[in-house]
Amino acid sequence: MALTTLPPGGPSAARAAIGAAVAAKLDADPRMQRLPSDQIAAWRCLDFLDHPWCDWLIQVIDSNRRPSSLLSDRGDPNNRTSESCDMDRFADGIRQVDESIAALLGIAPEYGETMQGQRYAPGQLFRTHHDYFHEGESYWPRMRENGGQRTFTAMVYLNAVEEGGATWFPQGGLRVAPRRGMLLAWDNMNPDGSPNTATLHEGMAVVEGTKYVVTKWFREEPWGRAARAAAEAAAAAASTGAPASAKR
Ligand SMILES: O=C(O)CCC(=O)C(=O)O
Ligand SMILES: [Fe+2]
Repeated sequence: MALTTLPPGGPSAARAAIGAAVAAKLDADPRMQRLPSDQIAAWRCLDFLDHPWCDWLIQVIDSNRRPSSLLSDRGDPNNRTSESCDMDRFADGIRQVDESIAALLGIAPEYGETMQGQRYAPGQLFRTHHDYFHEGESYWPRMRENGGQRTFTAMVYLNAVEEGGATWFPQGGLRVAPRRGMLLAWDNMNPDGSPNTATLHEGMAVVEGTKYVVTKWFREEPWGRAARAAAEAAAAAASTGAPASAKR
């Protein structure tokens, strides 16, 4: 059977519970607006990040950018022509933004991957893809061991783009144009916790201007160095009786 015909993954009670909890939190938050789609649970927050923070993050991206990468076994480098910047979540400034996104969604920060900055010059794009992991691909065992499946995606647009650069969900019927400081979040899973194929999306080509965004992907379990640090702090606190937060 061809790889493309395999389902991307099955249902999961844990992912379903995350989806329901985050949806309830975002629906109750007056800063959030749910976007009109029958296929995708997606929200926006028009003024999430103040403009000085946007400018500062643009500078961070500009001084640390490298060509963007793809995970897929079938990846074509032309599918993602932007540049990316991994952000150190423990660095001053980055940590505040990172944690404020996690707090908005109500997900513990250690479930989030390192925030990534993206820069698109004219002509650059990120062709249609899913943010969730296809559980039939060779990278999946590595991902499953470290945080598991991606649940929510949150993006913040750091500037307005003269022309182009929208985030487009062809099956979800959504097209979101960049707007400075706006956050977009969506659940990559269905209500039963299986990957939602209708979350297929594209970072459309920039026509004029330069597009800057930060993206944060949340996992179904704690991820990476943050997860290890939290586990070590908890273990150390348990051995001394001190509160975990005082150990760092
Ligand atoms: O830049 C965009 O509009 C989309 C980015 C995206 O899909 C991603 O980084 O996963
Ligand atoms: Fe994406």
